[in-house]
Amino acid sequence: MTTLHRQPGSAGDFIASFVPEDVIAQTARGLAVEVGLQPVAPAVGAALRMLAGACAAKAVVEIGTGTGVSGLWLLRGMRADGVLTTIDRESEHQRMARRLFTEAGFSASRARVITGRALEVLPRLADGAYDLIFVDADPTEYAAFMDAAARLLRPGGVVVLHGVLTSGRDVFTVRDLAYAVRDDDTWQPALLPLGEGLLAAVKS
Ligand SMILES: C[S@@+](CC[C@H](N)C(=O)[O-])C[C@H]1O[C@@H](n2cnc3c(N)ncnc32)[C@H](O)[C@@H]1O
Repeated sequence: MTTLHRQPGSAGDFIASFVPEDVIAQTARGLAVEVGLQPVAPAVGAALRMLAGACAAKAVVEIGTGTGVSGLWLLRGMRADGVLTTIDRESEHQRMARRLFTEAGFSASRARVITGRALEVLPRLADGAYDLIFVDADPTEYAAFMDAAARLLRPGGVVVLHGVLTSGRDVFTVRDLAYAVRDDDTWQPALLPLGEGLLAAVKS
């Protein structure tokens, strides 16, 4: 019998390469870098796809479209008749995202792309109508986005905040928020150390 001697890479490499990105997501990533954005890591994308699939998501809100990396993963996890409502204040980013959604085979009706500041757009969305909300924007507004998520999600719906393991200047802001979510009976939370860190919470 032959013994295979394999050299395991680091856990970080294993996580990063476990679910690889396809060429369209790689294109979206390249465009993000060109315009100075930091898109979600492939491991975060895989987690978003998995969560969208686990809650059979038909209606998803994304805050921070960027060039569409996270949106592509979300669309791939959602039901085939699901609609992604994605918000960004930069129409130029969204123009690229929209093109890549089309290239990936999603019809225009699958993505409702709204340009504007999220806190001005969210009040127009319907209460209790969404299965999943993904936030990848300015951490100083995350507390307000959580208030909006409590209103917009159906019971059992999931909110995911990206960037909560930052060591940057917003570290106290996001940690205070994480503790507040943990101590609020509305939410069943977990911290997931993928990418820049995810705070995921199920609405009771
Ligand atoms: C990190 S990028 C998003 C990357 C994207 N999720 C991806 O993985 O490709 C953050 C985006 O959020 C947008 N943004 C930041 N704050 C916002 C706000 N308050 N309202 C709407 N868009 C915002 C920025 O214009 C930027 O395109």
